[in-house]
Amino acid sequence: MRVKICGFTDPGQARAAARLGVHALGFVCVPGTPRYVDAARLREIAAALPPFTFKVGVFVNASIKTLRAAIEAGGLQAVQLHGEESPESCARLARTLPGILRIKALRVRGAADLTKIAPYTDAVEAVLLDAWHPTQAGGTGQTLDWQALQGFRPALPWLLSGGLRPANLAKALEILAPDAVDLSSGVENGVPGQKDLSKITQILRIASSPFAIERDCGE
Ligand SMILES: O=C(O)c1ccccc1NCC(=O)[C@H](O)[C@H](O)COP(=O)(O)O
Repeated sequence: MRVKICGFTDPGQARAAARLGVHALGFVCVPGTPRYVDAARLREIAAALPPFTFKVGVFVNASIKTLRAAIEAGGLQAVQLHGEESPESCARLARTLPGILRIKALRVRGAADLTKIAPYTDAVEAVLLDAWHPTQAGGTGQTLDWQALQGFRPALPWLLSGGLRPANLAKALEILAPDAVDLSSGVENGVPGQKDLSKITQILRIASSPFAIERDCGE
C-alpha cells in the first residue's frame, strides 16, 4: 500500500518523512488555507528533500500560470486538483504540462457521487476520494462512509483520503482496496501543517501490513 502524506510546511519534517519511506509528499498551494506554502517556501522544502522524492502540488481551480510556477519551484511530479476542474480541462493539462501526472480529487458525500468519476477516466492518471465538507476543499479530518464504498473498483488508480489516522487506517483497509492512501490532519500534532513523525511511522507500519497489526493505535 502506497502512502501519500499531504500538507507539509516544514523542510525538516518533509525530509524526515521522505527518509521514513513516505511514497509521495503533498504541498498545499492554495492561498488562504492553513497549510498553504508559497513558491519560496515550496522551493525551500524541495531543496531539503532526498533525490527522487515524489512531490505533489495541491490546487483549487488554479490557472496554468500558477500550476507552472509551483511545478518549477517545487520540482513537482504531479498536480492534485481539488476544485471544479472539468474532465476537459484536466485532459488539456496533458498537453500544457507534459510529463506531469494529474490526480483529480472528488469530494464524496454518498455513493451517488461516484458517478462523477467515469468522465475523468481518460483525463487524469488517478482519482482521490476525499470527504465532503460544505466550506473546505480538503484537510478536514472527516472520513468517508467506507461501507458505502465497499466493492468500489474504478477504471483508474485511486487514493483513499479523508480523516485517515493511525487509529482507523487498518479498519479502512479491511473494507476498501485503494491503490494508495492520503493523509494530512491525522498525522499532525493538532496544528495544521505540523506533522507528527511518530504518527507517520505508525501509518507506514499499518499500510505495509494492515491485517497483521493489532489495532492498538488508540487516539
Ligand atoms: O489540507 C489542506 O489544508 C487542503 C486545503 C485545500 C485543498 C486541499 C487540501 N488538502 C488536500 C489533501 O490532500 C488532504 O490530504 C486531504 O484532503 C485529506 O485531509 P485529512 O482529512 O486531513 O486527512
